[in-house]
Amino acid sequence: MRLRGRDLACVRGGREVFSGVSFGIEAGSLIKLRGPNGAGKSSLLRLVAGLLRPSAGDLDLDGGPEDVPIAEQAHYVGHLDTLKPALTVLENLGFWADMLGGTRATAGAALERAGLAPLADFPAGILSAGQRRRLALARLAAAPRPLWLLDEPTTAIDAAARDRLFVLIHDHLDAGGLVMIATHDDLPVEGQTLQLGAAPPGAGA
Ligand SMILES: Nc1ncnc2c1ncn2[C@@H]1O[C@H](COP(=O)(O)OP(=O)(O)OP(=O)(O)O)[C@@H](O)[C@H]1O
Repeated sequence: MRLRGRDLACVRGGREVFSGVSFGIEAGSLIKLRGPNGAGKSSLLRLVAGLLRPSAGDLDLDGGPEDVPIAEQAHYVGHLDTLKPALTVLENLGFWADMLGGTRATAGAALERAGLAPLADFPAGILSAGQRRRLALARLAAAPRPLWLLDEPTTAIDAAARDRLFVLIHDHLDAGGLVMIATHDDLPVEGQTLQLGAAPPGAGA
């Protein structure tokens, strides 16, 4: 499987955010999106997730089912944790598993992997910011999808949750998955870097 972006441009609010962006990711590899605030990292992820249209360029995901759009082969975890506060933690994840092609069993296993099993029967509305983020990230394991699009996934989570996330990411890559991560953080995972906007002085690739 291979994801390719060619000469992509993005316009938001009538202003060009980026243009001429090209990249390629093979199965089992990861790309880190870097750049200053406002450079367009989130916009690029939303564009790949099918939530925004490119104003130029094209995107292809080769090697999967031909008639399934990229959005339906991807998990997108953005800044907003789209949880239903009145449903329990497990019901929320079960809802997402149903939507994304998983099962109640995969939702339960994903909750365990996220370390959230003790909170399974609590209403999601009482979760802390880090717990909400962990529940949003648990969707990654609740249904199998080859392409993961992660926007600042380490925001608000503690060291243990961060370790769990990187075990999940490594397992996904070992299984031939593809990952795009927008981050300002130093991540404990190998990958190429796609720089949007200006790199800080002295920064390597
Ligand atoms: N809904 C919107 N309407 C219009 N412009 C927007 C919208 N959302 C973002 N933008 C603009 O698009 C540009 C890129 O924003 P984006 O969130 O993609 O940047 P980013 O690199 O992810 O930034 P950060 O590091 O702060 O998360 C910014 O100038 C922002 O103001």
